[in-house]
Amino acid sequence: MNQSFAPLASTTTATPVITRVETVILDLPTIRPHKLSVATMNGQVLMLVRVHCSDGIVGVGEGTTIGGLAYGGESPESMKTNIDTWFAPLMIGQDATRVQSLMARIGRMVRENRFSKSAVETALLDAHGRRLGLPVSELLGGRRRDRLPVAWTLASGDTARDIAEAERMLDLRRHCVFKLKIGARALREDITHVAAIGQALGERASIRVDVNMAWSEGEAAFGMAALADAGCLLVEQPVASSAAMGRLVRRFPIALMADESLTGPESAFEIARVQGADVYAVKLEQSGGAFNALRVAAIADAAGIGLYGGTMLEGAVGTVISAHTFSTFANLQWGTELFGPLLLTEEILTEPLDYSDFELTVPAGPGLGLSLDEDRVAFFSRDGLRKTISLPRGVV
Ligand SMILES: O=C(O)C[C@H]1C=CC(=O)O1
Ligand SMILES: [Mn+2]
Repeated sequence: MNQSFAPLASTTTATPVITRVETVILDLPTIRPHKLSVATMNGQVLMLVRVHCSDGIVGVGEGTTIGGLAYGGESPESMKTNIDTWFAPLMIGQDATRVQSLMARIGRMVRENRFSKSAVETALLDAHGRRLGLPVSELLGGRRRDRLPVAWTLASGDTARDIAEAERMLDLRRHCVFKLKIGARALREDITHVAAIGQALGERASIRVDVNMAWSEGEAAFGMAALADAGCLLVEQPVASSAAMGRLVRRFPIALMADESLTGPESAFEIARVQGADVYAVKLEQSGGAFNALRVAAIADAAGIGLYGGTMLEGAVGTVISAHTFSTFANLQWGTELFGPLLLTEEILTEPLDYSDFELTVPAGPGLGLSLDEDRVAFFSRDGLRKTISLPRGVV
């Protein structure tokens, strides 16, 4: 046979497929109790998912909630179970390079479970970014900024302690925007608390509040007028009902932000349709992942609604996928609150994130641009070493 027509050895590389999906739960302490109207957090529980691919690449994602089931219908434990039992079989053997197609496949077979979907999508994006040598921000349309302003939440439950904490943050140049958690106490007490903090910090800081839906509409009307007088610029989700939000918006000289009522593109469209908010707190997990968060932002832009980069108090992985996503937003008028890792006492990265000069640097490396400290992850995993060594002898 003429050598030039001999069949060539195949030079096409096989399409990488998903070979394994692995989940782990980490229990991490917080620097202090974090008091919201819905729950007091004494620690944080992270669910990490690792997606292993046939080309040797592994991507990581995170699913985290606030106060277990206090904030929504998913918990880290339910995410682990659902990913292990229902997501993984839909993913194994599938093309790892087609992230959106694979998420659509999961979407057809899995209803709801937005947090779990966000975690899995993050891991797929991390893996694909590593494969291509590109940061995830570039897979999401391209970053517009490398640094993001980061607000801090004052939620110790004690006015003097909150003021001292804010002073420390200002001295460190870590945060100059403070979100105060209110709604657990009587309304008048809350207003006194906000006014005292506003007065102590003066022009050096700006303050906003998050009521986490604790008020009735009547309380909100009184509260928003009083908060505006106290120099507060923005109130986040004072009431649960979207109809009440719509009646409260623009009645007072204070911006109204939707948080809990914003659960993805459909709700973003509906709130925009009824003009029910001035600002959207976009959270990746609440939205069902980065691509959905981009859709929420596009709806806000089209409707003239401002944008704020929210957090579910995630650890480093959930925080950084949010940072990549927010870095691509055309508008981010209200900055972000991506401080989650700073609320934890323990570092799980080999290289900590850069928080400096009131901002967070969006990592520049491939994928999420992070590397987990595997020994520490193993140590803090629910059945890991820490549990074993912290138990008194003889106690099982
Ligand atoms: O916004 C929320 O409701 C949840 C979260 C964000 C910051 C914080 O302290 O709690
Ligand atoms: Mn909120």
